[in-house]
Amino acid sequence: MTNETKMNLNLSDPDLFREAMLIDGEWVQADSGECIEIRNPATGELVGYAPKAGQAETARAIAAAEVALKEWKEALPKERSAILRKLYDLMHEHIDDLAMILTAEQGKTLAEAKGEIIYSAGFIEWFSEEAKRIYGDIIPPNMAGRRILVEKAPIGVFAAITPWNFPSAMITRKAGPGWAVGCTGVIKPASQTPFSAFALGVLAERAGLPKGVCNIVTGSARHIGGELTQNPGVRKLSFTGSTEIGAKLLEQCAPTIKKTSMELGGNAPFIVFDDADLDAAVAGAMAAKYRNCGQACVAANRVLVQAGIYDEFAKKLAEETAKLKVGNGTDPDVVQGPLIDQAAVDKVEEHISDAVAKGAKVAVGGKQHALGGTFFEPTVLTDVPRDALIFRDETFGPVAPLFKFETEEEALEMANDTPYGLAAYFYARDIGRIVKVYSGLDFGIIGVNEGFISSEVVPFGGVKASGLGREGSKYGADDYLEIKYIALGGL
Ligand SMILES: NC(=O)C1=CN([C@@H]2O[C@H](COP(=O)(O)OP(=O)(O)OC[C@H]3O[C@@H](n4cnc5c(N)ncnc54)[C@H](OP(=O)(O)O)[C@@H]3O)[C@@H](O)[C@H]2O)C=CC1
Ligand SMILES: O=C(O)CCCC(=O)O
Repeated sequence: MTNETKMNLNLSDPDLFREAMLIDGEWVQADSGECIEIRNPATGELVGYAPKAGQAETARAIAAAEVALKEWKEALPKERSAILRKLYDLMHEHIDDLAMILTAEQGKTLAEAKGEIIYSAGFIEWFSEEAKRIYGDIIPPNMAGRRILVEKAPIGVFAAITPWNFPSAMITRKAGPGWAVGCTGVIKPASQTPFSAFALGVLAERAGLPKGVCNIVTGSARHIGGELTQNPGVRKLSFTGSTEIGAKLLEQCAPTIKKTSMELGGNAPFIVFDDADLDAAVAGAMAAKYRNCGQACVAANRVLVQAGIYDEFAKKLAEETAKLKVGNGTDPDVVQGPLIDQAAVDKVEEHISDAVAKGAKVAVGGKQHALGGTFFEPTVLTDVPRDALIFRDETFGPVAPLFKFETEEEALEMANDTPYGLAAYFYARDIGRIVKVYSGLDFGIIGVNEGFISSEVVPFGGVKASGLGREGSKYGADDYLEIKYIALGGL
């Protein structure tokens, strides 16, 4: 820690801003006293410090969750439901402060940050309602004098490892169903965005979540992740982040046979057919590409456009992209904040220079923004060849690369030519084409004439290298439940 002045967040409720971990109902520092420094990606200002914890603190958090589990899983569903509903209400009551904390640590605009808090609270509300509807089954018996019952029981302690791009919603999408069905958990937010997690912890306490139900640890990802994956007390791991780390965590979970949910990388195609409503397609592409500056696993990564409308679509998309105002997310006119860090800028630059070296043209943008730092010009590339790196790799930045295709078959072949399978989008009007294309797309989420597909009511998740399991919706609780079958004999 230094004497540097921290940025003034001007919170109405300054108590929401904590620089401590929540373990067993206590707000604590790392055993070593060490901290991680968190800076505002827009200004470089110091936002604050998060404890740099490791294995020992994580083991204590897991132990606390195991103790709390005994009572929490026995609480009446409607009691758990009421607490979660209270948390939802508190999130809305404090939306301005929560959004300010989120923007300060992550960079997205305040409008997007508020949108994320609404989205995030939505998971809490949704699962507060689901809590009361975790039904079992009665199966007609296969023998005389027997009844067969099926109950759904909470799996136990869950671990949630979450990324920096949606610092609030990725936590509630995991903890919401976990808490609702009677599990307790340990949350490890990304090191770049711990304060949204801590603020949620404050509100969870105020809502009445008993101590040990919500534990939050920050610090060394390797040591915390090591303990969360090898400790037999953790029965489920839910992770959102890169495919590389997801694969590593799966491997680490194998010896203790944990149930896992993995929400990993994407390489979303956004296909525009020649019968599409062009203006709607452009609006959809803007939403699917530039939300959170393209830093989303469902962001359109490859824009595939049919030859007959290619030039017109490219012109319109470039015109709309040129209008996007870049700057500090606290400025109400700004619609694109900074990228999260220099590594993100380097990756975007690498993708652009590789495509240009292979023959692509820059229609708009293409370089770091004059504001400096990690601000980047929203970019449209045309005539991108298929051997460009950007066709294979998730850019996670504000670059829309346009590829040309001739036929439906070619579009489907190009779209599916990726190890990933999270989200895909397409615009068309012919109903036969629509059914054929959504049936042929090998992805978990498909937006048809829609560029925005996220919500608490839908099953979010991917296939292939994009992961395992679904989050949100009525399916989102399944991964936190075990099925227990009871053969009731001798009747
Ligand atoms: N599917 C998605 O939504 C996301 C995809 N990505 C993709 O991944 C790329 C890299 O982003 P990055 O932030 O580095 O993503 P990571 O996968 O590295 O990080 C996501 C989370 O995993 C944690 N983590 C990292 N290493 C380990 C480990 N060995 N054991 C346990 N936990 C670990 C991180 O902690 P810590 O922050 O402390 O390192 C963070 O909480 C992006 O450019 C993007 O392509 C990134 C974020 C989200
Ligand atoms: O990037 C992610 O992993 C989360 C996507 C946010 C969403 O749309 O739910």
